[in-house]
Amino acid sequence: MVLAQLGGSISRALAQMSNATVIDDKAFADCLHEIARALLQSDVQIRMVSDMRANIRRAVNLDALPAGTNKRRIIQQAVFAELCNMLDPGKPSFTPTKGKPSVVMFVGLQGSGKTTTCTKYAHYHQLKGFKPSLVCADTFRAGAFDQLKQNATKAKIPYYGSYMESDPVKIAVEGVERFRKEKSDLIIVDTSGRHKQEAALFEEMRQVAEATKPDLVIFVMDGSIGQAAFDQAQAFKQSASVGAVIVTKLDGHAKGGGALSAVAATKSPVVFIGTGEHMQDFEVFDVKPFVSRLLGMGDLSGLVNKIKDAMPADQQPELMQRLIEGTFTLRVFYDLFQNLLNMGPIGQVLSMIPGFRSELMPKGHDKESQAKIKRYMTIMDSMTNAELDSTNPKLMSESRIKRVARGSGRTMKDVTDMLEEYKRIAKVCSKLKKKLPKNMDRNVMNNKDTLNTINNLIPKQLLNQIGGVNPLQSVMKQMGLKT
Ligand SMILES: Nc1nc2c(ncn2[C@@H]2O[C@H](COP(=O)(O)OP(=O)(O)OP(=O)(O)O)[C@@H](O)[C@H]2O)c(=O)[nH]1
Repeated sequence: MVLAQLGGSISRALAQMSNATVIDDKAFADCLHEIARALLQSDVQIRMVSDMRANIRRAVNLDALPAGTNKRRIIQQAVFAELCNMLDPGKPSFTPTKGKPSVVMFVGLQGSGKTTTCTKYAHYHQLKGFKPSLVCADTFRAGAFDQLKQNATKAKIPYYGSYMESDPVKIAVEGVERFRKEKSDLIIVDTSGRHKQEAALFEEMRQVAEATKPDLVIFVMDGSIGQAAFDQAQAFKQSASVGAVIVTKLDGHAKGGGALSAVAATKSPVVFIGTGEHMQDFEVFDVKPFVSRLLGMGDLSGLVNKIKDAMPADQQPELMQRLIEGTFTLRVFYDLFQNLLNMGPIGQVLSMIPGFRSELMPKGHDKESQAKIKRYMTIMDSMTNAELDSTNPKLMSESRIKRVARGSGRTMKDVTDMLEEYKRIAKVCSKLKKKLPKNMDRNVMNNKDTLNTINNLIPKQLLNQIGGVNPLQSVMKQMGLKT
């Protein structure tokens, strides 16, 4: 996935700077130059990139920093904050509430992925306990109803449409009425597209909206159009009172960064992104966790939710505790993989782990990612208990690596790669551990002040990196601790 490449390039620029003996103005400028290049390659607008560069320069005054300050951390934070700034339109959109009927209307150009996205959106909410339904008011494209019917049947979602009726307004009204009666709490109306923005399309959208009074109009946009996203999003926003945007096809082209930043520049909240043709290739778009994952900083809150959804409840507390407390041995690494294999799209889950570089497990390459995990696990199967439980990073000497490689039928490089990946994640987890109270156990944490204590102990930047105090709160709840 190209966005992962963007994240990888930015992370590499930051890492290269950290490797410099002294972080001086030159190292800082080189790093900014590399970051700007990566953003431009992802088709982010030149002006936005230069603004971002200037803002980071302003935020970081190397000369004014007291001796001993972690300059790398400060620079990384400024980059993080600016990327968030660039992608955050600053206002949330309407979100449907379970049990309360809402109508959500989808609009967009032909081929943008509107029909596919309607079903993904319905399916996503179905998993969250909603009773969604789909209405096909696209009478423009022959075959649109069949496509929706097929998708809806696959996802077991009730649908409404007609092969005979040519008036989209009539179908939309009938469908919405029917599903209101059936107590659907999320009625999704798919409308016609056109090849380009044209008056007839906007007029039809206006009429369907007037007749069905949607609580939210979602504009679906093909992410491969890069910077042109700005004009398109702006035009739809003005003509159809668009309340939210879903950017699709962010899985295989060069312009993902451009499309996302351009949409954000129209001050329209992006609510989800489409990352493939399948139902599960759909992600909530939340700026901070997204940027965290982009930069390989992880998304603990997302991970906690994934684990909650996928793992038997009695196993959650133990794994979460081991993760958050940072006793991150190779055995924990192994157990984590074993659990991850049960959790659906691997790349998506892995990118939520702090320290995991998303480019190692690119989106849309789940088979490869799975194979890689299995390879790592086979390698670890050839290790001794002492090696798996060791906390000594130097234990894996060349002769041990050679033995493990022979035992697992892999090359020494495969073993070293696995160990490198393990070390990177262990390092991030141990950073988290250092910031938590030493005597943090269930009893100590079992009081209301603990969250405040943690909040005060963890530096603001680090807290931002892990998505604020909420993920910690979730982790504590997962562990069965009151907060
Ligand atoms: N790779 C990729 N393909 C997608 C994504 N979303 C949709 N598609 C594909 O894009 C094509 C067009 O999607 P549709 O859902 O038919 O588009 P539409 O906007 O409803 O088209 P009209 O009904 O003609 O307006 C289909 O082949 C989808 O499988 C995505 O996130 N990634």
